[in-house]
Amino acid sequence: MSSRTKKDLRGILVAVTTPFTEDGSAVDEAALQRQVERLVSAGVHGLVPTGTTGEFTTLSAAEYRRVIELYVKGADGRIPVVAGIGALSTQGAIELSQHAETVGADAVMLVPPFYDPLDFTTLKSFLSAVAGSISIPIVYYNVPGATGVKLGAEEIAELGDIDGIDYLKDTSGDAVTLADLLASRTDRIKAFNGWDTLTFFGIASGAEASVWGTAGVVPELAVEFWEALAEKKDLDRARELWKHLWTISDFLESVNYVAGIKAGLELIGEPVGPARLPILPLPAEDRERFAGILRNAGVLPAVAA
Ligand SMILES: N[C@@H](CC=O)C(=O)O
Repeated sequence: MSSRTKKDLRGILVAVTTPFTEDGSAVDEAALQRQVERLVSAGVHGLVPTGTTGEFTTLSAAEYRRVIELYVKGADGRIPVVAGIGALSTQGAIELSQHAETVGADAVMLVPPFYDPLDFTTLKSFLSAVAGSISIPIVYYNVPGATGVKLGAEEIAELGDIDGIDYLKDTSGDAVTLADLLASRTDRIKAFNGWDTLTFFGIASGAEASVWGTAGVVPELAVEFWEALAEKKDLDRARELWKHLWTISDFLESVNYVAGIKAGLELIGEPVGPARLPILPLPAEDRERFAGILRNAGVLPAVAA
């Protein structure tokens, strides 16, 4: 692996939302800027806009570019920004990636075209074409549930042999593949965890980072957890924090993820508007359950008896 990385991609990389106005018709730029400041102040190590959590599939072409631009401008070099890139064609992915590089993104997180699942040869050709069109590093976004592209550890390592494919974000939910990569193939590709409930496992196994939507709701908890587990090697503290982070992550994986994250931000007083259709708002009973979980974690004040 020859690395293009100039800025360290390590730690808690928050998969951030795209804030929308109340009726969902436009990007709420002021709310977006507030999110950036809140997350930077909480000490997170990077931002990943326009991924799954960022609802990239619902953005118009102009909004897509604008959201990346706003996150890069907002972060203002304080922490790296990894732009999520997803398109149905190679040319579409190239144009978005080139734009992300031009506006100053530090890397792109690239999902393969997801309507017609690519075979391995086609996938490599797609990745080589995008990687050849930019000079910033690429995080390969492995999300077989969405793309139909299911890869083993050796195939993922082979992607790392393509110039520019420096990282993997693993959202397969397959702990064995992630463990195999982290144990024996990090010389070919660096792996990030991207499946919320596997975050403890991923970081303890040596993942360089966690691309984590949950961390956008509870950034202080997530950063302290990273410090305890990855830096101070304080297993007791990491386990204490994980009990809460697990419960929150498990809840979010059990409902519509984006609706859950947006409801959580509203509950803590940091609203970013609704998710766009077809995603529906979180049902009232789930919202209540989430409020209880956040109270238990000390993120929301306890209800007076
Ligand atoms: N896969 C998600 C993050 C998971 O927590 C994303 O890309 O938004």
